[in-house]
Formats: sequence, structure tokens, C-alpha cells
Amino acid sequence: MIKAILTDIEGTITRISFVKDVLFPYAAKQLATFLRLNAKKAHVAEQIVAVKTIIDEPNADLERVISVLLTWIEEDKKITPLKQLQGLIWQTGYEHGDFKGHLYPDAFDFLQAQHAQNIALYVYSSGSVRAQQLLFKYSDYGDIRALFNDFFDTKVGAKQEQAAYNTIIEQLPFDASEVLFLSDVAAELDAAKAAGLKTLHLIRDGQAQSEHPYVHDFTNVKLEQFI
Ligand SMILES: CSCCC(=O)C(=O)COP(=O)(O)O
Ligand SMILES: [Mg+2]
Repeated sequence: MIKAILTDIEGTITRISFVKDVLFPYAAKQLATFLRLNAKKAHVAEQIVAVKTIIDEPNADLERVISVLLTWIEEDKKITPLKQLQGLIWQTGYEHGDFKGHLYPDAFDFLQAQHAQNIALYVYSSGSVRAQQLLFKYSDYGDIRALFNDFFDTKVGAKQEQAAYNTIIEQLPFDASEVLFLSDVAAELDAAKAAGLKTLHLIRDGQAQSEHPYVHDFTNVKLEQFI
């Protein structure tokens, strides 16, 4: 019996184009100015050091770090210091009302209905926990953070690795088999299934098939079907 849901964000409950065409370009545009202004603040300096460690260039200057980060944004790399910095930058955009957190209406209705049925809701996204909370705080539906019990990002590991799901399950008061993982990416679902979670593949473009149970939206999803 499903007692909890662990959901991806981009492509699952949020339109991919909101992330690719709104959030990523905003972060790319603001990144250099943000880093030049804030590089010495502890929470930003920590991410700069992490970038230098990943590229194995301990003496890289700030302009080199900026250039690496811009390449990572272009290539949609899910690298933790990039995702942490994007979250910090998006905060200004949300606070200034430059954009709102997009959610598919069927996803919002589904999450709200599950919450009302006492199903615990968790989020696992490559976007940082800060970025996740901002999206839900400034969502099309107002501040909906209270729907969620907890949030996980790549600090627990990469989404295509089974170990990340083991780590999440260790932190939840549920067995893996009681948790339904929602994602638009088959490799993520494979990793979650290997960790013992139930899976549901969201295929928003409507065409492809999947080795996992799949739907094109949440309209007719019933948790009883996952036994
Ligand atoms: C939390 S909103 C920003 C999403 C993001 O940065 C991203 O990389 C999306 O990854 P996901 O794991 O949600 O598909
Ligand atoms: Mg996704």
C-alpha cells in the first residue's frame, strides 16, 4: 500500500520549458554579476571552492569559475554547486515577481488530493532544496510549501543512482515499497525501482512507452493500482 509519494519536479509536475526557457536563462544572465557581488559571502564562497575542486583547478580565478558555470548551465549539468548557486539567483527573480513557479494544473490537483488523504509528499529534484522551496512558495497557486513533508536534492546523490534512493528511504518513516516515485526520466525510475520503490513514469508529450507504469498526466492516477 502506498503511504508516501516522492516526486521529481521538472518534466513531472512542472513543464520542462519553464525550467529551460525561464529559470536557466535568468540564472545565466544574472550569474556573473551575482558572483562578482557575492563571492566573499560564506555560502557563495563555499560553492566557488566546490567548482574549483570539481574542475581540479584550485587556483582558478573568479572569471574562470563564471565561465565554467555558464558552460554547465548551457549543457544542463546537474552539478551540486551550480544547482545551489542557481537557487540563490532565482530567489531574486521570484521576489521581484519576474516569474512564478509553474505547476501543471493536474499535478497540483493530484498533490493536493493526496495530501488531503494523508499521503506524505516528498520532493527529490536536481534543483537545490532552496530552489524547490522557492518554486512552491511563489507558485501559480500561491505558497503551497505546506503540502510537502520534506525536500531532497543532489546532496543525497545523483538521481540516476540507486544509492541516492536508499539514502532518502533511510530518512523516511516508510519502507521503500510504500513509496511511489514519480519522474519523467526512465533512468531515474530504474534507480528508484532498484532501491525497492514503486514507480510511475510521467510522459507528458504523449507518444513514448515505458517499462514502468506510465501516464500522460495525473488525471486518473489512483494509488490503489500500485500494490
Ligand atoms: C527546483 S526547480 C529547478 C529545477 C532544476 O534546476 C533542474 O535541474 C530540474 O531537475 P529535476 O530533477 O527536477 O528534473
Ligand atoms: Mg525531471
